[in-house]
Amino acid sequence: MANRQDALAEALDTEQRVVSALYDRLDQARTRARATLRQVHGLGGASGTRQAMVEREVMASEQARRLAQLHAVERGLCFGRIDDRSGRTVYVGRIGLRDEEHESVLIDWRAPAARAFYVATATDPGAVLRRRHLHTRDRQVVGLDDEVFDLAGLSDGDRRTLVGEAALLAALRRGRTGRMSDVVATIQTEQDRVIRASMQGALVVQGGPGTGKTVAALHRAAYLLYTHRATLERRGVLVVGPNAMFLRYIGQVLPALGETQVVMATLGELFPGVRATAADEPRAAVVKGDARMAAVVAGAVRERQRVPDGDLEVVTDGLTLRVPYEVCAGLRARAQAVRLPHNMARKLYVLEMLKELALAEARALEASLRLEEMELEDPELAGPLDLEGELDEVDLRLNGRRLWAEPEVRRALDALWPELTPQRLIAWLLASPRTLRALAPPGLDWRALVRPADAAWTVDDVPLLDEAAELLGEDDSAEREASRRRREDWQEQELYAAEVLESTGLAREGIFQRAEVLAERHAGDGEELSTADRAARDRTWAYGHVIVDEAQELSAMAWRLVMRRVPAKSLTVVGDIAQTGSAAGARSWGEVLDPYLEGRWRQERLEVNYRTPAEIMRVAADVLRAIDPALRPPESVREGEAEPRAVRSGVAGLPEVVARELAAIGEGRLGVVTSDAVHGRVAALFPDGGLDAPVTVLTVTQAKGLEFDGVVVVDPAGIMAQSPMGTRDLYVAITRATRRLTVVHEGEPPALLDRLVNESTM
Ligand SMILES: Nc1ncnc2c1ncn2[C@@H]1O[C@H](COP(=O)(O)OP(=O)(O)OP(=O)(O)O)[C@@H](O)[C@H]1O
Repeated sequence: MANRQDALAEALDTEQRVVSALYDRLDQARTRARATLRQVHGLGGASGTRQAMVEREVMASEQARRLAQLHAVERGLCFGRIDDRSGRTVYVGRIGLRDEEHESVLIDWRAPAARAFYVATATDPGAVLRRRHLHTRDRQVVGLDDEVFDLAGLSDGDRRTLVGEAALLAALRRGRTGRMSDVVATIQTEQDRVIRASMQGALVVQGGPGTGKTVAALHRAAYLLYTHRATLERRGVLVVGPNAMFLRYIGQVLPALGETQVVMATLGELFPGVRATAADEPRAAVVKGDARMAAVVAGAVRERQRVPDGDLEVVTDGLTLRVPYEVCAGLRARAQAVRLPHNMARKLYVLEMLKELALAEARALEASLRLEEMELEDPELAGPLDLEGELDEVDLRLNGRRLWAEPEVRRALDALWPELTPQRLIAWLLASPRTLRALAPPGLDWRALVRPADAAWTVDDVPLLDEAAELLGEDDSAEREASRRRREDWQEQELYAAEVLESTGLAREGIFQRAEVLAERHAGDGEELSTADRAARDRTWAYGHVIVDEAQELSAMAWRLVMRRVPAKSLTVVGDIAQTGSAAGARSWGEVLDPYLEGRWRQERLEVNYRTPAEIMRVAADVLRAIDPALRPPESVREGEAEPRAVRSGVAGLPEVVARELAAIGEGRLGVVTSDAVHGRVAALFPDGGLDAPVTVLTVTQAKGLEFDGVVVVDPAGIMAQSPMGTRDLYVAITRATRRLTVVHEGEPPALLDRLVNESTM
């Protein structure tokens, strides 16, 4: 025993020296960045040329970013070491560091050289002899874990100081904090494949609950940003999550990995100007998510491109201008035939109609003059009058423009081909049962959609708004002119930025590899926006990569929206078909992806559950079988501390159950997951809920993707009955626990949960 302890002490001592030296390097890097920042700030305020100001601003913001990155890696700076057959030792950490001689002393976990740390396995170790995990607390090395792949290859000294307990299990045993943390130190081989997969095309990551899909997807975002910095810094990465609580839950992972340039949004936030959080009833959600709604929206747009019942008559300035019905119909057909978005085609239509109205005005004037003439009966004025024939193209334009200023004319044309916003169109459509009935294809339950015009936007409306925006377009000629001017300005900036990169060394440090990224960031109207900020504000932004989490929940219409955001179709789609809770969600990946990718997508499966202990997964397996006997649950990596239990109790008995569970999990956190029906009553019992509170009360939809040390599922029968996807919801609810599960039921518990240990009635 003494020997083992000595070996550990010796090994800890060795690693401590290395780790301390690495922290010294980190401190030096911070001091340098801070000094540069101070120097830049000291260069003067708003004085100097515009170029000098831009230079200062660029350097200041880059040094600030560098500093933030250097601070983000403080915890667990170095967490791994590999020794290989060639006698080389490599340390792996959250960031790359070099010594004074510019030799690499710490390898960034995303660099190719770090890969061996993640992929070596007992059956396929590659050149790795030993993998060592270093556990640190406040810069102190407090523990080590060794995995030896070839004992004979190690030196005597190394063999003597082998130490270890499986690093992964140690990581998994840690209590939950209410926030997801990164797992750079313990990424598993199958996850590593996902993280480092090529950025080209679409990758589906399918896996049961707790298999690390989310955590792998977030590490993939960090990896892609590191590996394709030039492209992604310019185009940005979007992560789409199921709800705001989930985004808060995962929000710290990327900053902890040193990446802050990612847009995180729920589907309800993907249409700038709308922030929808409420969901529709399943019946309406199914219809809104149906791909056939695209044709309904298109029909609604056409419906607003009208012809008058008979001839168009506009009375202005005492004259009645009449455009024959056939002319109106012909002009509408012409404007429709150009296939421009509605608001752009409107320009064309209005111009043509104004010409017709100008002609009509000439005709009306002629007629009225003739009338006057007849009244005067002055033979001198007699003779043929042909005002209409005398107007040339320019006159028509000028007269048309004058007419456009007349409110009656504008009103008449607006009624025939109005300028529309997506919001106006969709609000009108959903409040117009007649239009819906006329446009809906057979079998589409249009009645489920009808609602008042002033109803609040729901998440399921967002894809409809986006669809409408595509079809309506914006009259953006003014914006286009401004952007042309910006581009000219930008070309100048790019030349200049190239010089800045050269003179400041930012290029050498790898912070910016391309002048255009730098120039773009600082070009324009003076407001300095990061790529992420600009992308989040712009509906038509084309992201470089999009990650969709809990992707099984997206409807066909939602996929149309997502695909528009990533024209290059570089996607990571993360989810579990067995957990689909939305009635409009996916039943298979092929069904949702093939319309866009025609089979050109790859799938990786994650099959090990790092969250839920085996005892709980046995209960979950029974539920999964009821969903689809062909589905297999993921395999748990560990046994738990207690058998999952069933407690018969009403809502009133919950405080007692919760108090007991809280005592059992100690420092950890408890999630109370309820049916929609009792959620309000249960939430009222534990009012301080929230991600950081010891007890959080959630519906299943809110609990999706989250996890807790202990979970109390309330009203399982209610959960199963609340939607057509109720059994899947129950599966989601019981797989949120990392340690303990209790199911509270008032009536008979569902037969599916037979395996639970029954407690006497409370
Ligand atoms: N390699 C790993 N090392 C340490 N912890 C891990 C690892 N992989 C996954 N975990 C942990 O397992 C838990 C589940 O991971 P995650 O939430 O990513 O799973 P998921 O597949 O997205 O689950 P769900 O489908 O239920 O949302 C998290 O606490 C995560 O940190």
